[in-house]
Amino acid sequence: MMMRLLLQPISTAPAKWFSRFPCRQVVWASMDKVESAKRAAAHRAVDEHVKDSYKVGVGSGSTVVFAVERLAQRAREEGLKVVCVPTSFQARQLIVNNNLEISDLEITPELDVAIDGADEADQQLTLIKGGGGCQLQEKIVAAAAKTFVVIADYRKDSTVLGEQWKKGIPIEVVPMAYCPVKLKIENELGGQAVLRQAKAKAGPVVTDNGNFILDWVFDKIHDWEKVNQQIMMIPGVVETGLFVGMASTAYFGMQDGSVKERHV
Ligand SMILES: O=C[C@H](O)[C@H](O)[C@H](O)COP(=O)(O)O
Repeated sequence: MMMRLLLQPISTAPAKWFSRFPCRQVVWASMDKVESAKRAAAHRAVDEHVKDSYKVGVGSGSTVVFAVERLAQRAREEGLKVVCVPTSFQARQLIVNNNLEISDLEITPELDVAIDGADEADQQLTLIKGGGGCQLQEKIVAAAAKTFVVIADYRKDSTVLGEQWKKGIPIEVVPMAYCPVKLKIENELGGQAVLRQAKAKAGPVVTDNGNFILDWVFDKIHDWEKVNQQIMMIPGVVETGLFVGMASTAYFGMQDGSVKERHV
């Protein structure tokens, strides 16, 4: 009964039940706003950046779900034909389940556009990505695209990195190297690099590529391009979730239903 009530949209859930739990009502309404913001940003990005016959890199995460939804809608309604290259197992499933044409970088090494979410974006569109552990393939796919477009809700829009996103910068590492990499990062750059633990499995998160993730919680603002290069030089580091100078446009879905654009 409780589960059924939680799954009902606010408009159809019995008002009597919600009035007994007023804070639940507030949480529900703000979750609804976030989801609408994600959808608005994703739909706008697809409408403005995807044309017929385009080769599209499909990012990962919860916002990208709405981008694929819009691609599928346009395929049904206008006969839009696109070839999609996924950035994760999740993205692959989204593409397949929405009956879109799937490819990979061996067959389709050059993409017209890549559309992806972000955990945080600053004013220069330097990004933190990898909250869902997909940063490696996401960066490869974004680098193969002529244009890299970010879609996010208002919570991801920051002046400087770390303002909103407190979970640190994901760093994908070869499992046997995670201890020396952790020590090097903490000694050279400060902060704390924490091995990401799985939620429904004992032990660490294992990425789609069989690696571990260190979440580096930094303690000051850095020159991100320099820091990214420095971390990439540590043996055992496969990739970071710092995307510097890659995105040219971002769409942020706002609380009032509008979409804010940023171009660099
Ligand atoms: O690893 C995950 C990706 O980098 C996501 O694009 C990022 O975490 C944003 O995800 P979401 O759209 O769920 O906020």
